[in-house]
Amino acid sequence: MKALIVYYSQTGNTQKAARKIRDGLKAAGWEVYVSLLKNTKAEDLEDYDLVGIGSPVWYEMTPNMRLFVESLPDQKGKPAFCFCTHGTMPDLYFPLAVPRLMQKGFTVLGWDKWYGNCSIQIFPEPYYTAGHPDEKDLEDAFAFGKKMGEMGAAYCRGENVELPKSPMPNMMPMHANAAIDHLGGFHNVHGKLVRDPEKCLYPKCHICIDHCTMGYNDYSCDPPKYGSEGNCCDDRHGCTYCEMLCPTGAIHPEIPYEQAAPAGQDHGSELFCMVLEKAEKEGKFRRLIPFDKVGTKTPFYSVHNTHPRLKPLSTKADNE
Ligand SMILES: Cc1cc2nc3c(=O)[nH]c(=O)nc-3n(C[C@H](O)[C@H](O)[C@H](O)COP(=O)(O)O)c2cc1C
Repeated sequence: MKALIVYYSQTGNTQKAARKIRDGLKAAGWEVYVSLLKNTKAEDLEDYDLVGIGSPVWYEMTPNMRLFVESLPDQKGKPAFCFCTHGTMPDLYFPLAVPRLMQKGFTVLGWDKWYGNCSIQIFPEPYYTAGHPDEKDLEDAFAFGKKMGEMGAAYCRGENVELPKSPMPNMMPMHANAAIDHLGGFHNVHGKLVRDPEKCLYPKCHICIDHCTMGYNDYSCDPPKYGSEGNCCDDRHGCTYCEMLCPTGAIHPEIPYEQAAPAGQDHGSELFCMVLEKAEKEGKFRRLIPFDKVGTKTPFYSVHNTHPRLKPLSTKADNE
């Protein structure tokens, strides 16, 4: 029997989880193919008996994954599972993702999540969840994959499989509101991203075209298209991936990060600490970095202060 894992990952956390889930599925006897979201077509799912869908939490599913799921035809009961990695506030992911999968006709066998380090330009570096997912998280991911494999096999044999109840949100409304306020009411504090054609190396470089989460960019047309607005990017989840990957700084925020979120000032640490301390008390979070070592005064952009700030992931080991 064949299983497909489709995932999206920017900084590698979800990729690590996807690979361990793959190993767990293999241990349960499945032949597994792991596919990056951007290389996956809706019709690819037809060739598989079990499907796993994973992404980071960006409030809920990343928008590219959500659009992919929405584009799928009726899956007629095909068994599926979903997973994510997340920073501090993952609580809306499964309550939104699981019903989305069910609406597409999947039989959802289970879901799981793991903490992941968080790389957001204006957030602390190192972040509170630095070090995650660690060995322990990945052992859990393996066990989850094995369990999904065993359940999936039983389901495919026509056996009675006990399905989990739909997840309920566990987010205190004050956290949701505070998160929205913190994100500037869903506007980035640094404004939109813009592209400076003078500094851009296109056509020699096309990294921001190849790796845009939403496939917005095309500089071959006239006028060139950049970002969600065609001439700028107003992504309200805080995705600044193209800015991070750009080797020259041609893509930059309207309001320089230094101005929007000055290093040396504290941005939102009270909320993060409160949420994580609660999770820790409930046994859901393991602190791998002492909170006094968290870079509350050294935002990501100030530590990764040369371009590119980040390199895209290699997917070479996905199907080993
Ligand atoms: C644009 C953006 C939005 C995010 N939103 C959330 C969020 O709402 N809740 C949360 O817990 N983590 C959030 N995170 C943190 C990521 O979910 C976390 O770092 C994840 O492990 C990244 O996975 P990746 O390495 O596979 O890209 C966000 C990260 C980014 C870049």
